Amino acid sequence: MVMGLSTAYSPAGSRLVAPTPLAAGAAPRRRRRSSLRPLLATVRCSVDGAATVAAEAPASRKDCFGVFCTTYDLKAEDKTRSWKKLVSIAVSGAAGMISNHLLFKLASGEVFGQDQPIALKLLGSERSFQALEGVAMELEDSLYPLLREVSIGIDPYEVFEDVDWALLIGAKPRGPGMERAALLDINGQIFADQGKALNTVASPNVKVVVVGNPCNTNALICLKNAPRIPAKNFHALTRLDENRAKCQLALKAGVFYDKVSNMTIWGNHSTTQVPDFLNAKIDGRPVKEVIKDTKWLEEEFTMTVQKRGGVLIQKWGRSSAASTAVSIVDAIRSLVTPTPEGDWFSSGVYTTGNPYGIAEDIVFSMPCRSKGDGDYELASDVLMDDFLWERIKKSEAELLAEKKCVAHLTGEGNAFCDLPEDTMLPGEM
Ligand SMILES: NC(=O)C1=CN([C@@H]2O[C@H](COP(=O)(O)OP(=O)(O)OC[C@H]3O[C@@H](n4cnc5c(N)ncnc54)[C@H](OP(=O)(O)O)[C@@H]3O)[C@@H](O)[C@H]2O)C=CC1
Ligand SMILES: O=C([O-])CC(=O)C(=O)O
Repeated sequence: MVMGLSTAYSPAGSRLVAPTPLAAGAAPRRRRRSSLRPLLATVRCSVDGAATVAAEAPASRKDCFGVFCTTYDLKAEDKTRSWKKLVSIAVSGAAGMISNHLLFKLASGEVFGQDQPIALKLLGSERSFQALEGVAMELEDSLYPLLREVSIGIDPYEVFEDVDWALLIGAKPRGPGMERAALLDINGQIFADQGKALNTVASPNVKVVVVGNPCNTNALICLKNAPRIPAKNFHALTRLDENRAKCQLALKAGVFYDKVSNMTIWGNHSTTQVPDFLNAKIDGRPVKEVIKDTKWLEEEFTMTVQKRGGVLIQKWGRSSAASTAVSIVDAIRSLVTPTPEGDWFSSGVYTTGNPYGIAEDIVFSMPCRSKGDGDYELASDVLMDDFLWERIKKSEAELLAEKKCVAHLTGEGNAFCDLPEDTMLPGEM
């Protein structure tokens, strides 16, 4: 019997890898891509494993790339296996540097688990389309057993269809002499459009991680343009900042960094961000008990974390890509696995209803805990002192000013852009 399956195909030996079965006789998922790569061929394997290649009408299956267009029969033993439902992940800026690390981590199973098949839907632009094909070819050649579908496209309304996760990485980098207000406007437009597309075609409970800078305000724009999706589902990536802070504390205390817990980054992913050494712990003890040098904590530690991205750019000549990809993995894993007892993680999330007194209706990094179901709650057992609160207010003021700059993109009237000072992304100092 031949069943329609979406799967990876390895011609050598006709390896049949963990297919995602369609119910017998069921029609394949709706496919109506026009800007996606045309179908190359369909490969069908019979029960005894002999492959036959048959040309298939391109109109019927366009949203797949190369080998990911193959169709399989089940081997007898696979018929009795049950596989988790496919998780569909859209990645924008998929031909960029961060994605070049991230996509292979997603495909390897290290993010969603070794028993979780995934589909990758890569969003690029006309400018990056060829590079996107190159990325998809490398994914083909990697023979990842859990990677069942890969598609590429330039229209977010097509690429985001039915996705469970949207990792929004693509954004214009701030060029020399460009005002932050201009960057907010150009990138804000991208995230307004992508928010509308998610609102229209994504899974209603899609989780959205905004990485493209300025990520907090981009996330706010995105969620405002996607009223069908719970605002709680939108995250701005501040996990890289958390990881950087943990590394600095471990270094100073002379411990391995897995000993550092409860590390919060408060606020904006910018140089006003607040790495919180009041609540962080080393080996279960308050940081201030272990590192008694308060001046170092208030000055050097704080500044090192705030400006780490910029120092790295000076060394590398480009911004953090591998460590950002790692932090995206950490951020997703923190939502799909239960938070260790007593610990928490940082994410830039929607402030409305927050218990700390931070202004409502912005996206602000705060301490979160998850049961592993993709959702999170804000931690309530946090300490606050004047030093911490004063700095939180500064980052809050920056985000409120950024919000005014993008009012035309959030449906809140005319934009009025008067940033208190021309604050920097971590990579810009
Ligand atoms: N939150 C965080 O912790 C971090 C965030 N970042 C941010 O992540 C984003 C991506 O970084 P990275 O992958 O290194 O960057 P790259 O320059 O390698 O890739 C960025 C991608 O953005 C897309 N893009 C969208 N619009 C434009 C535009 N108008 N002009 C140029 N490119 C555009 C391009 O893809 P295409 O043509 O396909 O659209 C490009 O491939 C940046 O905004 C960066 O500042 C970086 C590090 C940490
Ligand atoms: O400014 C950038 O693109 C880099 C950045 O966000 C960081 O390193 O944290």
